[in-house]
Amino acid sequence: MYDLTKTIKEYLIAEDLPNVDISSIGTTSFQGPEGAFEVEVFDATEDYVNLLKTIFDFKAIKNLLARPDFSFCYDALHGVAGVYAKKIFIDELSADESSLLNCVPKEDFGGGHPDPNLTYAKELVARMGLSKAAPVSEPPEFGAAADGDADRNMILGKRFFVTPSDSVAIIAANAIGSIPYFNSGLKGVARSMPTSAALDVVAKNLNLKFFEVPTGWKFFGNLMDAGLCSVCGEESFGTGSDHIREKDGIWAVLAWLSILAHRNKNVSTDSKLVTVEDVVRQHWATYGRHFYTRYDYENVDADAAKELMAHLVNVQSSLPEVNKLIKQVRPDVADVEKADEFEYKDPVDGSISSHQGIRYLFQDGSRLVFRLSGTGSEGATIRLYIEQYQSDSTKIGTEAQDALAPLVKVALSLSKMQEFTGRSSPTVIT
Ligand SMILES: O=P(O)(O)OC[C@H]1O[C@H](O)[C@H](O)[C@@H](O)[C@@H]1O
Repeated sequence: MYDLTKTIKEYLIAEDLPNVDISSIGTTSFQGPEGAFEVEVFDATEDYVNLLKTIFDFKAIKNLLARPDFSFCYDALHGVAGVYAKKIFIDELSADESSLLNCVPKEDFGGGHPDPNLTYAKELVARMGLSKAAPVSEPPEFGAAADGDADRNMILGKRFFVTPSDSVAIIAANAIGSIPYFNSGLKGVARSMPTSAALDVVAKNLNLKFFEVPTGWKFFGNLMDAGLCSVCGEESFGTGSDHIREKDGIWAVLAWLSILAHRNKNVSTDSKLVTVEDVVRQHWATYGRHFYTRYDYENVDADAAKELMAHLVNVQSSLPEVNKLIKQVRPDVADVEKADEFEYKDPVDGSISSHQGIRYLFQDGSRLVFRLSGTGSEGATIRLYIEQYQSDSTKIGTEAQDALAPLVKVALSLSKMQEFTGRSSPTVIT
């Protein structure tokens, strides 16, 4: 399609055509100055549902949704996903209408910010029992949200948040067996550099091809076009597969429902349902847990952000100095064994992408990553990604905030965040 766009030489605008009612499906024929032509209004949800039916076992998901001990909630945040959600979850999978939140698309997203995370998907977060300010007695077993154009997703269990980094790792680990499309195996898996290394551990254990790419979906696209990758994901709530080579928020939700359906296939309704939280905790017990958080500093003065990044690169030149500094702040944090600026050589077209984020890699597998966002709209957005790996099964239940506190302190001190930006706290924490 892209190649065809490069061959367009001219386009014509037919100004005096009669109006076509785009709210009704059908074909309208016209006689134009260049001859006869037709305008066809079609239902895009139909094609999409037909594609999804070739990927997932709809009957198995329908059985899960019908269980009396299973409940479900989907929040489209007034984005385009609402139309698809009605068709898929209500018409096809017979979920109750009350399962849908904010599923009428609105030009202004109902005044909200259609970003599927714990900060902006407030209503869903409260309904799932994750809001301290608005406790609920019996939240649904499964919750999910989409962004405005439905390509990203957030997965929640009852009073439980699944990090996007864990989500892609868990989908990859469970794909074969749960999702018919993957029954013949996975070609490979990929994550963006700042995404946690949870997927790496799965790839290693299942002996899968693995790729770590810079932030930006095009890098996954190249891998998928070349038949090297089946499942990929990012910390920024994007998850996808080679069924369309794009992020696909509804696909991710169906992938999770498929995993739950598979895990509960032989669990009678008298026994305890295998929940989202069970699936995640079992995953951590098998593969270890990657505690993870992202701090965003939005609308920072662009020069100050550049100076902070230059400072971090400068500091990297002496690892003994870095480690001395770290020990002064938190003696309990492991040593940094490697520090660099991430560079990627695309295995398909050989292109090189440099300066893709500053990394501090610790001996125990922890990581600190600093990047300037490519999508922020005002000033600069500094993203700080903090990750710690824990393979000791007696320690994987620690609260993420507690587990990450030492690394957070190190990151803020190493980067001189407050000194450069004047900010004592981030704008958003995910
Ligand atoms: O972190 P940023 O540079 O703001 O990018 C955030 C996201 O933007 C777009 O959606 C890209 O397709 C993603 O690959 C990226 O993760």
